[in-house]
Amino acid sequence: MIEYRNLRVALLGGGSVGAQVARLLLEQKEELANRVGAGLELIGIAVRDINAERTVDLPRELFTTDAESLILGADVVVELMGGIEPARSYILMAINSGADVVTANKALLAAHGPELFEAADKVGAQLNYEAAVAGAIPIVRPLRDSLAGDTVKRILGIVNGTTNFILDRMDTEGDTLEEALATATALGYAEADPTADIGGYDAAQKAALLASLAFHTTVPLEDVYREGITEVTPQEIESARKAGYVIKLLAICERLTHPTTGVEGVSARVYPAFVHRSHPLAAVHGANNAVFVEAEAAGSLMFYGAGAGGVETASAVLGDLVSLARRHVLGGPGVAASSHADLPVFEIGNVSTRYAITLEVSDEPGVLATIASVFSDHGVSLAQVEQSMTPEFPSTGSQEAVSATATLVIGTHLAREAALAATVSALAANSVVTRVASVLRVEGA
Ligand SMILES: NC(=O)C1=CN([C@@H]2O[C@H](COP(=O)(O)OP(=O)(O)OC[C@H]3O[C@@H](n4cnc5c(N)ncnc54)[C@H](O)[C@@H]3O)[C@@H](O)[C@H]2O)C=CC1
Ligand SMILES: N[C@@H](CC=O)C(=O)O
Ligand code: NA
Repeated sequence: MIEYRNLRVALLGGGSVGAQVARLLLEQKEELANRVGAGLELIGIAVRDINAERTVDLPRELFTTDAESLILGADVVVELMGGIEPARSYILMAINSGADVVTANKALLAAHGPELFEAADKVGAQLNYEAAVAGAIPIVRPLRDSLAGDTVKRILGIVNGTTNFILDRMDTEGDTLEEALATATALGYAEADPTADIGGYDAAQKAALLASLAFHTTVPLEDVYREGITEVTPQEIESARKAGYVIKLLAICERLTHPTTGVEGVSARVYPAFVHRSHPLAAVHGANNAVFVEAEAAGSLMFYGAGAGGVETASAVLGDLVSLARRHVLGGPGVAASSHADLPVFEIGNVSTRYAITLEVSDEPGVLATIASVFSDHGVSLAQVEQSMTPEFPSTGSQEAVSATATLVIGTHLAREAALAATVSALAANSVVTRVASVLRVEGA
């Protein structure tokens, strides 16, 4: 049997994910060597502060603040620092010095992916990033390899563990967003700056990566439409529950035909949406993620599991590491990024979805007809209208209702975003509407 020399592995970052990767590399040393056909020798862990407190007990002599020397002595560099710089420069340095790279850094890949993949392709290096999308769930490799012969039409996913955890806690425990975020941070799910999670930026980065992989094109981060969960109110969660829905932050990637030009393109977007309780996505709780893939030949596939968490994410990092180490042992170039399609990314105004619109209206005869005509004037057709009465009592304490407002929850059929936006403006300006309480998209039905 041929004896291969050990592969020297440099770890950049020893935080939630990095510390777990280091622990597993050390604890499973022999088993991993058997799986790869060569040893994976952890030669060091670059961190900002060697004396920082850690949740995992690791040999002190492994830690260094000299990332560059570590990189230059490595066969494989595992980047788990996060952020754009110096992560970008370190990865380029690793690639150009002949090392292969594993990263979990979706922020970096969504912003600078083409540059990094091109640098890797140029020298035949491997750049693996399974952990960058949906944590432990295998989704990058299934899209890149397993579905490489199929045509992916649509992806619908819960791809941010922190926001799913928060929305779930607001729904089931009555937590505030702030309380639930503090718990998610303590559990190691949130980004270093949790605005990335609650603002939908992290999910948008993942949507850009998913759409690029699935459609063999490059979807720039700035072309991903994004809304976060900071505007989601307990009232909206309550009214969703009453109507049989839950609110989830979704990432949606679709192949589309432009509604006016007929040009083929794609859409990538992130927003909180109503999902019916009977839909499997509604049953994704806590920091779990789920990704639905609809492909022409394969039909519907669902990938489900831990979307965040140090040890869970470490599983995906180690999978990437073993995979590229095997190829390193066997020889051969890396896997090229196949972004050859060059498809246009359509703006949100050209996308069609269904909506749930909650209106407070004065309770007068003819109100329903007035509202219905606003919708039809803008070419938006109604699927469902539910009405509940809210009696108002005078402040003197009398139990006699003096006036009443009605709350209408209106479900639409598929409508263009642009038409819906015009409808909502017209509704807000109409004298029978007291308040447009909420406008949320409905997905997954
Ligand atoms: N925590 C999670 O559940 C998941 C995280 N990720 C990604 O994994 C990466 C790491 O995330 P975490 O482990 O949660 O981060 P973390 O904040 O817990 O750890 C970051 C580590 O990198 C080190 N570091 C940061 N900047 C450095 C610099 N300039 N020089 C040297 N060391 C530096 C820090 O000292 C720390 O050890 C990020 O890209 C994140 O987006 C991906 C999936 C899930
Ligand atoms: N902060 C991210 C971590 C994994 O990507 C999340 O909450 O999903
Ligand atoms: Na993954």
